[in-house]
Amino acid sequence: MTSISNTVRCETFSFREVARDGAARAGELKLTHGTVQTPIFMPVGTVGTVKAMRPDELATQVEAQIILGNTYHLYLRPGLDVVRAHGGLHTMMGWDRPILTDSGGYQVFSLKDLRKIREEGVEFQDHISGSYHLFTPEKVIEIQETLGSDIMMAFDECPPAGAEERYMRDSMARTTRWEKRCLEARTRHDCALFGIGQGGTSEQLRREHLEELAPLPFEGMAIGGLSVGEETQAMYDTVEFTTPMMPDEKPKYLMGVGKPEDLVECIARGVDMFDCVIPTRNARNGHCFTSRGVVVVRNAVHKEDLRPLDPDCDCYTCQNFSRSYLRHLLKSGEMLGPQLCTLHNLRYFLTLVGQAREAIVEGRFEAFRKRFHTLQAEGGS
Ligand SMILES: CNc1nc2cc(C(N)=O)ccc2[nH]1
Ligand SMILES: [Zn+2]
Repeated sequence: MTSISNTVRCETFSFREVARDGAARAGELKLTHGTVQTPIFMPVGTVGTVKAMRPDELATQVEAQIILGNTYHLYLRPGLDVVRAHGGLHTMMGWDRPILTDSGGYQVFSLKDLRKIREEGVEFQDHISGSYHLFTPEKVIEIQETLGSDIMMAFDECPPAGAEERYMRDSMARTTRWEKRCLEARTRHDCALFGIGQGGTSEQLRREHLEELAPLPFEGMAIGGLSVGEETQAMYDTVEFTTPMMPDEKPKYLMGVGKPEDLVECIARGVDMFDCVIPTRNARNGHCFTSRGVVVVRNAVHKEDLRPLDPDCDCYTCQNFSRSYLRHLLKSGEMLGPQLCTLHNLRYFLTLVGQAREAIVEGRFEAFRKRFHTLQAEGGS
């Protein structure tokens, strides 16, 4: 029995599991702006652009299926009036496929001393103009509906790593009250809303929080509170005992994760959706991910290396340019350097999750997982 009086649900949303191989699963997620095959990686487009990528090439060359937009950043700049004048974020940024927007909670909580938490919401001084704002569950739902999000995230607190149990319990209880207010505040029938479970790396706290959230009418459920500095194995262990506590009929989204090996290991533990700034942020410094490990292409060792970044990659960068040329572009501060490395990294992440999906459907995920780690260990020679 849910304690939510608002009957608004997303009528353009559906999710179905297509195949399962151990705890890994392949699914199909239908949203307002299109269909997404899971497991899926979502490139991060913080202020209405996936940095250094044209949206047409993000669709045709990377074959990204869904991207992430940050509510906090878009609310401050360009602001809701500008987004509204364009008819929403999709039109403004030229992206007609699905967009997931986060609630701004994580960004606001990282403002540390520039924010005050109250039952009502979080008061903060923005890092751009210094002006004061108040984010409440109602406000962040209004913002995300104005953006025209396909998937909205509930307003939650992501407690700092290593927080005391007393603090965690109080924070989780307030987050539950905030997430229920998000459900009560929704007005659009074409924007899905995902809940977010907290609890750090504690199995007991994770169970308690999900017992409260799982019965609520969210279309999906996320694991929050991870990738905040905890040991990688602690993150994997937390995912392993948490995914079975989440509603199996809904998509399971692990926020802020991760590196290629994290994607493979968390797909193996039942995660359907991921987002992370690593492929785009690291690309701008020439830190490239490949099937044979990381290649830091701005390093001198690549000065005369005429090979592509990755022999197994079908992307525009790997099909047309050498490591030597990419290094030259990066060292010269040419814009094309970050552009080509970003395109490659995102294509690599999307290809990786696509191959994982195929392996799950064909019942050979364990072999895929072993081969992935073997090739990574070979190193980015
Ligand atoms: C990069 N790590 C990361 N952890 C996150 C946790 C949350 C959350 N809401 O707990 C959101 C975004 C996150 N990004
Ligand atoms: Zn490539």
